[in-house]
Formats: sequence, C-alpha cells, structure tokens
Amino acid sequence: MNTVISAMALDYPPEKLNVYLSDDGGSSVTLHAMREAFKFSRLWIPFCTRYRIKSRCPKAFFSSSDDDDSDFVRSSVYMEDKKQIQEKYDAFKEKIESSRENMAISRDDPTINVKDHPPSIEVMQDNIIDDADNGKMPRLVYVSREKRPSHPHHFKAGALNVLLRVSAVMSNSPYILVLDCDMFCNDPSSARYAMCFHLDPKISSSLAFVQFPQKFYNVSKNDIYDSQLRSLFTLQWRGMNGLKGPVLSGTGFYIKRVSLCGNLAIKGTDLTQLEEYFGSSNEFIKSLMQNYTSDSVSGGNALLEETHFLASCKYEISTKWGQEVGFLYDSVVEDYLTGFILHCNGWTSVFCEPSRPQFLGSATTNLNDVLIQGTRWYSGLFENGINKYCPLIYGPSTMPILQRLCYAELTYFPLYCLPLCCFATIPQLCLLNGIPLYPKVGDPFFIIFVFIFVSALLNHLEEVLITGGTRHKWLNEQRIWMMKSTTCYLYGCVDALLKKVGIREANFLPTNKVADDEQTQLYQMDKYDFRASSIFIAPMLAVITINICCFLGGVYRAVFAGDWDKMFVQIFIAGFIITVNYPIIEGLFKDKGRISQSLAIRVIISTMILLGCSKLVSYVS
Ligand SMILES: O=c1ccn([C@@H]2O[C@H](COP(=O)(O)OP(=O)(O)O[C@H]3O[C@H](CO)[C@@H](O)[C@H](O)[C@H]3O)[C@@H](O)[C@H]2O)c(=O)[nH]1
Ligand SMILES: [Mn+2]
Repeated sequence: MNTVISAMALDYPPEKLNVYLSDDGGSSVTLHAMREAFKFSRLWIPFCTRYRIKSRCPKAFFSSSDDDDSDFVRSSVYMEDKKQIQEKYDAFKEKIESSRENMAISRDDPTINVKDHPPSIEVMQDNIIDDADNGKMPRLVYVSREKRPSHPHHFKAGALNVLLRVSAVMSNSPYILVLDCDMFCNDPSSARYAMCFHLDPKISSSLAFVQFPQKFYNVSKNDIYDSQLRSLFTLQWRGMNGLKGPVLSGTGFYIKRVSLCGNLAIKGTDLTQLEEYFGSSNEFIKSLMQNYTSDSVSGGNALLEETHFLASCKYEISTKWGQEVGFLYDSVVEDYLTGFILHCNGWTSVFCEPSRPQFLGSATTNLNDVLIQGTRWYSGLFENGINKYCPLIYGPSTMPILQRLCYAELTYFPLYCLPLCCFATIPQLCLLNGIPLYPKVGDPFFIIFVFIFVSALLNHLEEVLITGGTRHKWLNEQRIWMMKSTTCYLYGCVDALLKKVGIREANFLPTNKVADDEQTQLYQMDKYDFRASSIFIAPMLAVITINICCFLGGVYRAVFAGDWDKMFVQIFIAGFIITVNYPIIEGLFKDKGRISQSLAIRVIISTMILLGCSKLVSYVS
C-alpha cells in the first residue's frame, strides 16, 4: 500500500495520473487495503503538496529518523498537521491489519486460491468534479487477472501485459511507470525527470524508456551480499548510456506505450491483422489509434466488462502478446529480454540518476534469498545467451558491436563460475599430489603471473572505490563473487542447459518479501547468515575444505620435498581462497547464522574421503 500511495502522490497532474495495481494473489485483503489506501490518499496527497514533502511514502516519511525534509519544519501549523496525519496513518494501518487478521480467521473467501480465480477489477476514483485543482485525486485501479491451472500465466511479464491492456482502454496514457511491489517512490519528481527526456525533440522519436537505477533502502554500509548490485547500477548502465542506452531493469522505468506494440505499423493495417496481433477486443484496438479517449465515465459497466475480457486467461491465445507485443515471455528475466528486443528494433533508452534516489526498493538481505534470486537471474540470462536471442548474433547488423558486447557480458556472466570453480579446486588437488602447475618463483612467467593477479585485484578495488564503495565493500564483493560462483552461477548455467534440452520448465520463484528480524539484524551488522538451503552451503563448504586440506597437505609436502619455489603459487592461491572465504570457516563455529552441523559433518567428511581417494590414485599411478 505504501508503494501505491507513494505513486499516487507523484508530482504530476492528477487527471493524467492513473495507478494500477496487479494482484496475482487475487486476495481480498489486498483489495480491501486498496480501498483504505485510496481513502487515506485523500488526506495524504494534499498534505504532501501543501508542505512540499519530498518523501511521499508514508512509511518512510513517518519512520525517518533524520530531519524532516519539509520547508515548514519550524511552523507550528505544519507540526500540528503532521501529528494529525500521522494519527490517520496509524488508524489506516490498524484497519488493514485487523481486516487481515479477521479474514485469516474466517477463511470464508473463495477467491483466495492463488492459482485458480476469475478476473477481478475495481476502479477507485473521485467523481466529484471539483473546480479547485488541489482537490483532484489520481485514479486507482485494482486488477487481479484471471488465473487457471490449465493456462500458463507467464509470471511478471504476464501480469504486466494484463495491466497494459486494461490501462489502454481505461486511461491509455502514453507513458507508463513500472514499479515492483517491494519498491516505493522516494521523491515525487521522477515523472517530470522522465518527461524531460521523453519530450526532448532531439531524442524522443526513438526513445523507448527512461531507466532509473535500482536503489535500496535496506542496504548496509559494507553490503556483504552485494545486494545493491553495485557493478550494474553504478558502472555498466552508465557505460551503456553512452551507446544505445541501459538495459531495461524490471522496475523504476518510464516506458512509452507504443514501443511495446511490436514492429507493426498500426496505421493502414487491416482489422484482421490487428486482431491477430492484439487479440479480439475492439475497444483495445481502438485504443491504438490516435486521439482515442475511453468512455470510462459514460460507459461504466460495458467498459468494466471489457476489462474483464482483457484480463482473462484466454485473451492471449493465438495473439502476439508476449512474443512480439508487450513484455516478452521467452525468458524469466522478462525485463532484460524486452529491453534487448527494443534495442534490436532500433529503440533507445536513457539512464537517469538524479542525486536523490527517485525509487527505493527492498534488497535481499540474507544469503538464501540472494542465492535463490541469483539462480533465477543467471539461469534466465544465460538462457538468453544460448538460444536464438544470443546477443552476439541476434538482431540487425546495425546494432553497435559494443552494445552487443555489453549484452553478451550480462548473458555469459554466469559462466564465470567455470574458471572460478576450476581455480578453486584443480590447482589445489595438484598441490596435494605434488604436481606443479604454475611457473616457479623467479621465473619470468612468475612475474607476469603476479602482475596479472595483482592488477586484477587492484582494478576491482579501484572500481569499487570510485563508485563510492569502501575497501571493506571490495573484500565483500570478492567473497560473494566466489560464493556465487560455486552456487548460483553454476546452478543458473545448469538450469538453463536443462531447460534447453527440455528437462526443466521455466519457473519464477518470487523473492521473499517478509523480512526476518534476526536475519535483517545480522545483515545490518555485516554478519553472514549461513542458514541457507544445503544445496547452496554444501558446495561452498566442499571448496573451502578442499582448500584447507590441500593447503596443509601442500605445505607439509613442500617442507619434505623442498620444492617451495615450484609449489609456491599453488600454496599461495589456496591460502588466498581460504583468507577470502574465511567467514565460511567462522560460520562453522559462531552463535548466530551458523552452518547446520550435521550438514557440515557430512560435507567435510565426504570431501576428505574424496581427497584421500585422489591421493591414493596418484600413489598407485
Ligand atoms: O508471477 C509473478 C511473479 C512476480 N510478480 C511481480 O514481479 C515483481 C518482481 O518480483 P520479485 O519477487 O520482487 O523479484 P526480484 O528478483 O526482486 O525482481 C528483480 O528481478 C526481476 C527479473 O527476474 C525483475 O523483473 C524485477 O524488476 C527485479 O527487481 C514483483 O512486484 C512481483 O509481485 C508478479 O506479479 N507475478
Ligand atoms: Mn524484488
């Protein structure tokens, strides 16, 4: 509801602002809460405009400990108003919470089935035509699309496409802001920033979307899991802005509605072909024409019926929705793919990052969520690298090669798991068995090796520092990079390959939205929480066990064999990996967020047995 309220309070003419909420859960609790949110906004929006409040998400506004950002802090009238509105906000919260509890107890609501429910749409608007401009409210629309187990719903992209259609016949605004449910508007000016680009005659004809960076309100100072995705939002998107523009990032972007209509020239195309593309709603097809105004006020009921039709499961059957029209379905990273195809079709995008973050979201703050989310992303990205959308070959030859390489960097990024997994195991096994792999100390190649190694580390350090990070953040990124390599990069690649050969189906496991207090606390104190699924913990533990055993075994061997110089690099690498991954060792012993003991014993013992076997094999041979 805070997301909804903050969007309704955007600084934009209210008669041009329409907020649509997609509820895939089809929950009456959400619908009820929205009615309350609409009522509360009647008080909240005038309060924000009167006092020029910047932070228009009520939750953030009332919980912010820092100074009030209003220009009126010293005015007693303001303080009085603020107190009153806070009381209203608390009452609003109370109402939602008690209704949630009541509904949980009664459970008499048949629509609660998440996977099987009819469409439900409700419009909330003030019909009183007030001549004083400040009284006007944006329209708020609740949309829960139809869901049936027999029909694929295409996850978020499917939900967005329903919103595209429903909004087309209701308000048909030419520009659309997409916001995830775990984000809010942190500043009311984003629409105006975006319109500066969209209305700029020099770029507007080819401009598809204005992307704001994803920023998060719950990232800790040293961000142990790199939840903020620093490299993407501070470096890569800025770089791509110098080419055709940044990647579409799922949330916090203003997109031009017509850019989502595919490559079809609407003018002059006959009706049957339009229906093949967009489905059989005449009202929707009319909305594609210029100068369309919906009769939402006059034709109330007929229009609502039309929106139910547009939000039904069957609507998209034998149309181009998700293939050429709207947000695309061929990938679980629908945002990435949709943006990529837009760029291929000649559209451009712009990265807009005003100093005050315009949107703030909730970042994943525990290892399990980070790795689950990562597995979904990297599977989705890598999949796009190995199917027909491979960025190196797909699309027109006019696509600049650098733009292609940027996209390729993203899709093949999870492949880093291979060199890293090898780097963390093979030299160590050889070390244990006395097989030198690297040049010995003093060799010219040794100098080159040291140079490459050190400059790679320093490059990364410099990158972190110039993008506002700390040395600590740098070390944490090295850590999480290694942890991700042996887990979610690896699983992502494997998952994509399995999908390719048809063993697995596409899946979108939504990111956990419920913050666990203890987990959040650990993250805020920069302490790792290893209470994660064993499929993530086991490979990390195995790698660290291999490195410790081989390090000790290698040192012991080198002492006796006296070949320090030959084995030095391998000993050093094992030592380096142990140092960087030290928190995992700590995770075996600490009080909170400890690695499950039974799992640890099983993994460590079986790894040691395998190491023993490898040693035996090398003896025998
Ligand atoms: O079946 C679904 C699944 C998701 N969502 C919505 O999609 C949004 C993003 O889902 P979330 O669980 O928050 O996933 P994240 O991994 O946090 O999302 C990131 O990654 C996604 C791509 O995988 C992008 O679409 C998002 O914008 C980006 O924030 C949320 O508003 C969800 O409500 C649906 O509406 N229906
Ligand atoms: Mn999210």
